Amino acid sequence: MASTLHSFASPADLAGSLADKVADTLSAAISARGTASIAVSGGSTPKAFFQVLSTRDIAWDKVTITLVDERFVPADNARSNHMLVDANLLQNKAKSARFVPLYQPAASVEEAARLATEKSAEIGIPFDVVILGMGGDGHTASFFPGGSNLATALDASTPRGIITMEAEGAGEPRLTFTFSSLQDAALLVLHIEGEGKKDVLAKAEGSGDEADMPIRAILRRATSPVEIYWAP
Ligand SMILES: O=C1O[C@H](COP(=O)(O)O)[C@@H](O)[C@H](O)[C@H]1O
Repeated sequence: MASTLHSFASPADLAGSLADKVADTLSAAISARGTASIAVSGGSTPKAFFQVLSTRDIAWDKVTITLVDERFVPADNARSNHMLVDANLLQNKAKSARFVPLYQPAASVEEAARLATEKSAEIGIPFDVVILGMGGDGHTASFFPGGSNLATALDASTPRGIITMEAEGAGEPRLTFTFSSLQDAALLVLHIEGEGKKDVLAKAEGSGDEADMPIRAILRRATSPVEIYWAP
């Protein structure tokens, strides 16, 4: 499916425009079905966007927010994506949204993935909005190059849900939604910032194996168009 690049003069401009687009999409879903869903990424990039989105006028009590991926650490760990969302998105008007975490206090990451899959199955499918990020190594969600479950995660026939991922560049074991869960969102966004990430994107758009740069799976095989939001 095609992708479209939306370039902005600054991260602040990007945050405002992306927040408007997401707010419109969630509000349209609420008008049509009564509820809406959004899966967001962690990392350093989405903080400003989360802060702006949290101020938008949406019927937040009808919105379910979840994460595209998470570290196998509890919410009080500063490295958790949950903490980032708590501090920046589940604030202001968005305080009344429902949050479905991926981390579960289980004895193993595999058991946590099973429990998270069970809990996230209550969220309607497909997601109304998915916001992906991208690492300098071409990973997105927790689809890491060399990841222990990468082939399964990227296989379009792997059922929707959450699986585990371990990889050298990943730090803690990870929990991640599968490719099949993310690729058909009504609004599928890749949010990246900086010249370095633009270069990584250009490389990913070239030829080469998906396993080397897993973002390629999204760019090449997502059934929804990919809206790329970039600022320097
Ligand atoms: O590990 C992760 O990194 C990516 C990219 O993060 P960034 O700091 O380069 O913005 C992120 O999309 C993913 O959700 C996160 O778990």
